[in-house]
Amino acid sequence: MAALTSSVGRGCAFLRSPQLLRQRLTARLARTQEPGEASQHVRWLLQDGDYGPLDGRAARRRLIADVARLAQGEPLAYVLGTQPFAGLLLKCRAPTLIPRPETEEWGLRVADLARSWLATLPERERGIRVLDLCTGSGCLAMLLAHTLSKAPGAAATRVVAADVSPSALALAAENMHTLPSFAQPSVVRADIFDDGDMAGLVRNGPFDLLVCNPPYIPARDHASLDASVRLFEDRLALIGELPAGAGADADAPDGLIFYRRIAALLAEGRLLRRPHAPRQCPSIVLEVGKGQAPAVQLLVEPFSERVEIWRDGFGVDRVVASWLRSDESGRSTPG
Ligand SMILES: C[S@@+](CC[C@H](N)C(=O)[O-])C[C@H]1O[C@@H](n2cnc3c(N)ncnc32)[C@H](O)[C@@H]1O
Repeated sequence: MAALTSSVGRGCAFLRSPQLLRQRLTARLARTQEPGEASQHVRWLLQDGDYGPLDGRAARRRLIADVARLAQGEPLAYVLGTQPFAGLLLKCRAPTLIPRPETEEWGLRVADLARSWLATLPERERGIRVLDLCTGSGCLAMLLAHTLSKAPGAAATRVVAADVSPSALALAAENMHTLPSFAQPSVVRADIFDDGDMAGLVRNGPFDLLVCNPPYIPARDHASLDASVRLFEDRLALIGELPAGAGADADAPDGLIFYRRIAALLAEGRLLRRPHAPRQCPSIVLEVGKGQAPAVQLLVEPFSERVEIWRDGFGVDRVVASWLRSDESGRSTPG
């Protein structure tokens, strides 16, 4: 960093030549990144970074400091403070999880299915209740709220975004404010493992659609994650096991504890409204880690009319989608 500051700061040549500045920054970054990645990162910084004209010392200093952060492995989204997601520009801040393209892919699919489903409902049933559990930045809740705000029944549709992490909740609330007020999801603190919190979520009635991208990485795999993930993103957002000493998971360190909890909540039957007619949109959409889909499918199957596994763009089984069993009693008892 010191060498870069002095060489970039030194010369008026850099002020006169953005091309030279770009070359020097790219060369600096290429000491820790592949050359192609370094040049792409510098291009994105210059394109999306909020530096203003680079002929001022302050702007250059900030740009150089940002390149140094990237050189230390910090993800671009944290350095820029934003991440595009399904046409929205989300604020991003460490340690809240950066929304991933895989999540964006299935989020768009669900939003589309939900919108088409709403259009088929009789007018009086069009408002639906959507829950995004483990919302993080609020990306999925925002995508659904934004899409459904243009669908039939928008005025009566409610989206709730829940998380336990104070930093995630603060970021999600900031993100929600970028939507028009009528489309803003409510952001609620809820620990999925706390019965009282979960009862609070359904105080206004059960939900019609649950989306959830829970932490699902087994604790033993944390050490082998990419450094940019391991060092900057919240462990609480990644590891699908309770902390050591919290008991429960010692004999099943497979990263599936959130799915087991969701299955237990389904068994209680208060979280989701059972459909009384076939619908195109699933009731439950869960992102899963590599190799976890069959186990998660088994967990939701007892409550489901139908379960589908969706692949992501890399060909990995990424989502378990369940169409809840309809039930005259309205409770989600296993079939
Ligand atoms: C994998 S991140 C998903 C974030 C976001 N939905 C996304 O797709 O980018 C998981 C989220 O679960 C939250 N979380 C962890 N433990 C939780 C708990 N016990 N109850 C509720 N949320 C929890 C974390 O704070 C984190 O924001």
